[in-house]
Amino acid sequence: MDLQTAEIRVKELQKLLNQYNYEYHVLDQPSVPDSEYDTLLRELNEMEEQFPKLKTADSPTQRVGGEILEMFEKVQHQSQMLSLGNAFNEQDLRDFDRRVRQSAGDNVSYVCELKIDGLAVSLRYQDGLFILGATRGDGSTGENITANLRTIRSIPLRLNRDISMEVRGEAFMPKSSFEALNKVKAEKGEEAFANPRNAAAGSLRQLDPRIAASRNLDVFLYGVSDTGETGVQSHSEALDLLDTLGFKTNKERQKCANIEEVMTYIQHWTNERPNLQYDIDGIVIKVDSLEDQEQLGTTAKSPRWAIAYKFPAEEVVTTLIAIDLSV
Ligand SMILES: NC(=O)c1cc2c(=O)c3cc(F)ccc3oc2nc1N
Repeated sequence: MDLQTAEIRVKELQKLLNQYNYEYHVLDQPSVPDSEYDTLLRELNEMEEQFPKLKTADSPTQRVGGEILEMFEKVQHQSQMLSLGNAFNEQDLRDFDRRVRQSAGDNVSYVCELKIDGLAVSLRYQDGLFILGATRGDGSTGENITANLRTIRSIPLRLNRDISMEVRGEAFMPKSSFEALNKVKAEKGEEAFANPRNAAAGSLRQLDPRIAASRNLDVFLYGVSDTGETGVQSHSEALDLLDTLGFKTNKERQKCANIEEVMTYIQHWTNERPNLQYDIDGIVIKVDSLEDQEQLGTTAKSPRWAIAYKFPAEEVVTTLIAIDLSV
């Protein structure tokens, strides 16, 4: 086969496989069986080996890098990755709502999101290509974990538009992957991870991307750090934009016209929490209008336009058994 014919077939395979990957990992609606995906991936691998110049950074064969890093480089965030202030009860939420309405007026509306219990990450795209992934770190400086984030199948290596932007989200380990991983660790006599959040953090901190690739991590994107050139006016529009660009966002989000609807949403998900495929440690409430967000601004470490309602810590019942050793 000559280079030109190969180039056409390779581009067709890359397009197909990226589409199938999107359907499976982002939409959770695969249109072909795994066997078809694997056959096409094998064909693409063989062709890229035969014609190395056709192997591009966004090829589905390039998700798991080969070399083991010495350490993680530091990354300066273009804009601060702030942390959320916490609310622990209804009064805290009503205080938040009052402060917001004092500044943004009474017709402010909110977006509620599940608070995924994982690791905050920032993804930078240049002309549609995923070029840099980083942890939050201290908010200004994070760690470059691009190689590990590339292994997460729901993170697009190339967007369906050549847009340059930075998006924020939460990398996490689904409960099923966590249980499977701890089972393997127990069989190997290794110490188990305490919870999926620690397991996700531990996996993303591996210097060998092949280990991260084996951990079945996932991600939900929840923000665009610079909506400037996108023209969106609200947080909910920003999330819809993320959907259209091929990102995975959490579909349980809901617009709430007032704090009463926020309370109803919180009650619903407090009950539904055990049925989720992933851990959540609360609910995030955000002012929807970006103009109102701008007006409310931020403190040195947290936005004034968002708050995290934290679920009460699950009381762990430990029954102490007294064993009478004197007998
Ligand atoms: N864990 C989460 O599911 C989650 C976390 C954050 C943040 O940490 C966060 C931090 C900010 F400074 C601003 C907005 C945010 O929105 C967020 N939204 C979410 N859904």
